[in-house]
Amino acid sequence: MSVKHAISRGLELGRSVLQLGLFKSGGRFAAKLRADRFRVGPSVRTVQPQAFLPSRYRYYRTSLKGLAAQLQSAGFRRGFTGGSPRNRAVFLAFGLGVGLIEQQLEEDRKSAATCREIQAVFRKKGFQSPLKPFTSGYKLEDYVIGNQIGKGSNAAVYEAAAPFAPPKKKKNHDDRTSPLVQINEEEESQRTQSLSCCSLRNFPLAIKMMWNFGAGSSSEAILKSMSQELVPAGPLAMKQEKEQIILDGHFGVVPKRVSAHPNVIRVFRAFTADVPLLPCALEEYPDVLPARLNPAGLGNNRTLFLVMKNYPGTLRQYLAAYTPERRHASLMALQLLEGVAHLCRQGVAHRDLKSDNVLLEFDSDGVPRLVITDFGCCLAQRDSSLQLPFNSMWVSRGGNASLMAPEVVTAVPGSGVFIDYSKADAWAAAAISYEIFGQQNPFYGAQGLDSRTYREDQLPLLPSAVPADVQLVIKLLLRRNPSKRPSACVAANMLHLSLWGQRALVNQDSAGMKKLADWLLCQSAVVLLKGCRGSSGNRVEAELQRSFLSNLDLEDLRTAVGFLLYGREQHQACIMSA
Ligand SMILES: Nc1ncnc2c1ncn2[C@@H]1O[C@H](COP(=O)(O)OP(=O)(O)OP(=O)(O)O)[C@@H](O)[C@H]1O
Repeated sequence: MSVKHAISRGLELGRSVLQLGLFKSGGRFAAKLRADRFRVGPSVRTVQPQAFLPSRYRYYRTSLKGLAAQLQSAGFRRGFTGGSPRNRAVFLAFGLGVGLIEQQLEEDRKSAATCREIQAVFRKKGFQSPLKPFTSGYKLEDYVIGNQIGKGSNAAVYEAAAPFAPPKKKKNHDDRTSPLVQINEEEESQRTQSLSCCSLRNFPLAIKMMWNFGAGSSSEAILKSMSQELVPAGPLAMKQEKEQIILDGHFGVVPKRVSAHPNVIRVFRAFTADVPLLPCALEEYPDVLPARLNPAGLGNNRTLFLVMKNYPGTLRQYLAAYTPERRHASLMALQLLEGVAHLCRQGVAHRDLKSDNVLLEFDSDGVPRLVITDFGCCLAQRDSSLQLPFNSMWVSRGGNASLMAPEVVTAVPGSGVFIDYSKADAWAAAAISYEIFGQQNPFYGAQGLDSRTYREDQLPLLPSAVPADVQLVIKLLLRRNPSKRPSACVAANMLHLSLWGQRALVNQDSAGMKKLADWLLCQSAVVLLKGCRGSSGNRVEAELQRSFLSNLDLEDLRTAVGFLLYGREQHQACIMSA
């Protein structure tokens, strides 16, 4: 063996210490990592395996360092006490290999620090409410209520206005340019057109009036039985006294609240009041009215009202009339995932995602902004756990059965059984993404797949015009086994990288982490600069980028890179073999 060869073998040996730690010393983890996360053997090598080491397995890396040090000193002792020149070269190179590990660890530390700094900058900026902050509005009489704008199985929603809550000027000119409004306008007369535009301008708020059958008429009982609706409520949504009752724990189960996010509805006010006779009530929902308003009605006298921003329509209504262009569709799928990831981070599972429960408006560039709404079926446990004890068939699994992830719909109640919701909403978001890309939802209709029994190879192919990375994300999210499915956060990171970070993905080699960190810094600078110019603050793309940067997680990002590179390798392999 030549000295040159010996050196390269030594370096190889050094690197394998790292791999040894990952795939051998890591034991169960190594197998799990390969089987669960990537289900790849050889390709892991080419996509920098150390890049996917989750923090809880840092232990292995630490012990690996110790192991490397021991080997190194033993090697050098032997190497310098009488070994042949060839052996000395091997050990010298081995030392260099171990040096590489050190270097990589150092790079990791630097990248993690970069992520933390970026996160801190963007977290400070926070998310701005679309309306001017207002201080009143805790009574129904504070609002002027207009026409009904929607109805579900639990509530009716009305447009509303309040003198104290005008929409923010300038920034909120989205409604004027709304294609959705334009669609309606085409169908209606010129007169209705202007009314439709005026409606959103004159009624910037929406009031959801819950239907109250069994909750009784005391405020406490109502708030208790409808507590999930309060999960997206802001900190000032309820009067201080009511808030206090909730905090004091009089309710038994206190719902948690999610912080504001551009892709999650914000409830500005929540209060109880006597049920009024609103437009269309007697025609549309006579049975749920109290006897005071309809002698045959079965509803209670009082109920819960939720005040939100009035959106021009739902995702379902929009998709019924439009097929969004490719980039917009990718941005829409990403927003759904961002919203779901935000909920997961806060320990909330929506459990009723469907296109009717996603509201839609447009930014000043005409890009659809999606907002997840209707938290009536959500899981929001006080300890933020997404594991629900499933000890009886009376425990609710959630809403819409067609879009229940396999692990939820197939769960069998029993003692010690838990349903894990941590990836269930991401699964539903992937199914809805088919609709966003102009396809039939594969789990709807008489011919549709059943989430209890489908096989992954039965999932319909998306049109070839859909970007390959997006197809990959949807395919991975619809894996039956949740441990083989990326989280919403990882999936969102994949789309972020695909949309804005191609540069960081090219030639991922030993400098991959540095490349990623450099890209993050550039991206932060661009977003900050755009923000300074003031024009892009309320644009969907800017919101998405800020959201990504303010929630940076190195491990999630690395996993996202791994999935993308793996997907590309597979794609390449398919093309070659075809
Ligand atoms: N903030 C809003 N702005 C505009 N329209 C809204 C808003 N909130 C709800 N809507 C409309 O009202 C409909 C019913 O609202 P929502 O889904 O919250 O009611 P629900 O009775 O809880 O529904 P479900 O039957 O899914 O339980 C929505 O599908 C939508 O059309």
